[in-house]
Amino acid sequence: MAFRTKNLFEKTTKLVRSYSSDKIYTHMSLTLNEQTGIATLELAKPPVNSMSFGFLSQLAAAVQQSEADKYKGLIITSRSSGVFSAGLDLKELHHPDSDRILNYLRRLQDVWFQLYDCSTPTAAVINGHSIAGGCLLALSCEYRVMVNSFKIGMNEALVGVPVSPMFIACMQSVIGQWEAEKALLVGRLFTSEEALGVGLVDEVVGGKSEGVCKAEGYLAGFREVSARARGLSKRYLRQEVVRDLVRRREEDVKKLVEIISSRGVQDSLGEHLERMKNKK
Ligand SMILES: CCCCCCCC/C=C\CC(=O)SCCNC(=O)CCNC(=O)[C@H](O)C(C)(C)COP(=O)(O)OP(=O)(O)OC[C@H]1O[C@@H](n2cnc3c(N)ncnc32)[C@H](O)[C@@H]1OP(=O)(O)O
Repeated sequence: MAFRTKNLFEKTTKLVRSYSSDKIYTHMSLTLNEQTGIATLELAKPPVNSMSFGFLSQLAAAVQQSEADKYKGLIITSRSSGVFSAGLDLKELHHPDSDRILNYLRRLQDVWFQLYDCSTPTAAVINGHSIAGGCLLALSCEYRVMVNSFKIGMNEALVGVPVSPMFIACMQSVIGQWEAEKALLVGRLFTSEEALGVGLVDEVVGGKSEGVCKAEGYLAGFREVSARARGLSKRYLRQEVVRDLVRRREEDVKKLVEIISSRGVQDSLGEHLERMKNKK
């Protein structure tokens, strides 16, 4: 089989240019299988694929590339065997500079809109823990295959930060209002098997390669379908969620900056970081 690894920033697009101050394509790789037209985006920011400013920029570029180059599908997975993504980089949220946090959250919104609203068929192979922002990333894809014995969910309640509307909308759209409410209000992390039970993931498998095969199977299901019709249908299906969040995006960001910067949330974040340091 012919594989080609793409330099994510081979093609400098407007969006990439506007994000270009970061050293990009160091945190992930995008590999196109030229036979199938399906690309694999492998997250590779050790140790836990935390979503720093630079990480989000690269993610944006990769999604944009998959759209521009009309890939037949995009699989998102992790190079780490234990962590898909630990979510937002807690260091970006703790004692933030006011301009940086504003821009960081805007960038997160941009990436999410791009991925959630992209016409490219998407699937996540969750081959490790997938926490908060990591869960959002997986939920923004169309199909989720999870390797057994890991945890997935949004633990904001345990970290001491509110779950943002974008995260809520995504969780609700996949598992429904009641299951989302039960999970989000306590920051529940589901095992792979529990996640399958509530529909948070579509399949549970024994390992990454099996997961990739399942994801390819899902994406291959669109071979006979008009890409244009499929892309438009996806957009229509998702437009209500997108419209609402686009309408309120600036209001949400400003409110979240205010909340994140508050003394109480900063104290909770500090304690959470301390707990992680002390667990060793
Ligand atoms: C308007 C738009 C929306 C705005 C939303 C705003 C509000 C957002 C709020 C929340 C969203 C988030 O995503 S917050 C992040 C929540 N994530 C977590 O709490 C995960 C914490 N991490 C873990 O539970 C574990 O690390 C793990 C299960 C993912 C992996 O465990 P493992 O044992 O393999 O690894 P370690 O715990 O030893 O960690 C290794 C190393 O990584 C550091 N680390 C872990 N997670 C993060 C993180 N999210 N950000 C930064 N750094 C992280 C950890 O401290 C260790 O560092 P050291 O080796 O230096 O000790």
